Amino acid sequence: MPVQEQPESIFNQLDAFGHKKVVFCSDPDTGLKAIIAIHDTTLGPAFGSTRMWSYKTEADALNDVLRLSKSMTYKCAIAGLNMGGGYSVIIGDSRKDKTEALMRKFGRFIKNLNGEFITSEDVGTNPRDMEYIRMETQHVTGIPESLGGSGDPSPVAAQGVFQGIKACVKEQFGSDSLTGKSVIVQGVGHVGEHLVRLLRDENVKVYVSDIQEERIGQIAKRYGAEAVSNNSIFDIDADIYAPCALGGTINTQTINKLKCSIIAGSANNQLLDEAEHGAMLLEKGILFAPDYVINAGGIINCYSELMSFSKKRTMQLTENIYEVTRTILKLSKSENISTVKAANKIAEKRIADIKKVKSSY
Ligand SMILES: NC(=O)c1ccc[n+]([C@@H]2O[C@H](COP(=O)([O-])OP(=O)(O)OC[C@H]3O[C@@H](n4cnc5c(N)ncnc54)[C@H](O)[C@@H]3O)[C@@H](O)[C@H]2O)c1
Repeated sequence: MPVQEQPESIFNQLDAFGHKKVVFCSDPDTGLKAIIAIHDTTLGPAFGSTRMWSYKTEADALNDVLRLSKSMTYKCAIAGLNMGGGYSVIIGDSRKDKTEALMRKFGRFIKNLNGEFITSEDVGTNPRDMEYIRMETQHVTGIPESLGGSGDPSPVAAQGVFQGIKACVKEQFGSDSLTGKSVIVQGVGHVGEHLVRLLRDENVKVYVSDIQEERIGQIAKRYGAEAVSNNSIFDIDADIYAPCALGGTINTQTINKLKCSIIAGSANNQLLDEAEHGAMLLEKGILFAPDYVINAGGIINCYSELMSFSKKRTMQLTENIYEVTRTILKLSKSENISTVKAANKIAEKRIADIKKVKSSY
C-alpha cells in the first residue's frame, strides 16, 4: 500500500506561529469561505486587512493568513500603534465571486468577534467592500471618505515605502537623494501605482511589471516608466527592487539572480524563509528593508481613522518610517544580524515591555 502523506496538523501550525485564535467562516448561501487569524492582542485588538485571493488550496490560504497575521503583530508594534496583529483571507476570485451579500456575511463573522479583530482593505478588496462590512459591524476601517472614513490606505502605504527606500539609499550610497537611481516596481496595483508616481516625481528611472499585461502598459504610459515583462524583472540591472505584488518573491533562486543592492517594497512577507533568506541577503550585501516596517503607512492610516487623528498626524507617523528604518539598519550593521532580525528584536522588546505594564493593576 502506498504511504499516505498526512496533512500538517492545524494545531501544530498554530503553535508554531504562536497564534491566539483562528476562526474558519463558512456560509454556503453566499459562497463565503474565509479564515480570520488573531495572532497576538498584547498591545490591543488584532488589526489586519482582508485579502481576497484564488488560493490553489485551503492549506495555502491558511498558511498565508497565519504568516500575514503574525507580521501584523510586528508591524503594529514597531510602528508604535496600540494594536495587536490579525489578518483575514477570503478564498475566491475578487473579480467574479465578490458580492454585497458575501462581504456583509463576512462582516457578520467579524461582528461576532466583539472587537477582538478590526479589518481594512488589501489585495482583492477595496473601500466599497469595507462599506459593506461596515453595514454589519463597526469593527472595520478604510471606509470611503464620503462616509467619514479615511478611504483607500494605499497612497499612505506608498508614502511609507518611499521613505523606507530613501532610508536604504542613505545607508548604501551616503545620501538619501534618489537622483540617478533606478527602481523596479513589481506589481503596479493600488500601492505600486502610487509608488511609481512618487518615484517619477523625483525623476527616478522606473521599470514596471505586473501579471496583468494591460496594467503594465497603462502605468508605463501614465508615468513615463519602462514596461518590463514579469518574467524578465530579475534580469534588469537596477539599484532597487520594490516588490509590490504578493509575498515570497525573495528566495534562493531570485536572490542569486538579483542585481540590485536594495530591496524595499510594499508586499507583505517578501522573504520566502525569513531566517534563511534574511541571512543570505546580509551575506550578499543586499540591503533589505523589512516589509512590515516600511509598508506600515496603510495601517497607520487606518489606525488614524480609529483614533480620529488629523491627516497631518497620519503623515507625520508615516514619514517617521524613515527614522525607524534607519534605526533598524544601524542595529543590523552593529550586531551583524539580518535587518529582519534587527526589526523583530525591536518589535519584540516593545511587546514584552508593554506586557509588563499591563500586568499590574
Ligand atoms: N493596500 C495597502 O494599503 C497595503 C498596505 C500594506 C501592504 N500592502 C501589501 O502590498 C501589496 C500590494 O497591495 P495592493 O493593495 O497594491 O494590491 P493590488 O491588488 O491593488 O495590487 C497588486 C498588483 O500585483 C499584481 N500581481 C499579483 N501577482 C503578481 C506577480 N506574481 N507578479 C507581478 N505582479 C503581480 C496584480 O496584478 C496587481 O496589479 C500586497 O502584498 C499587500 O498586502 C498593501
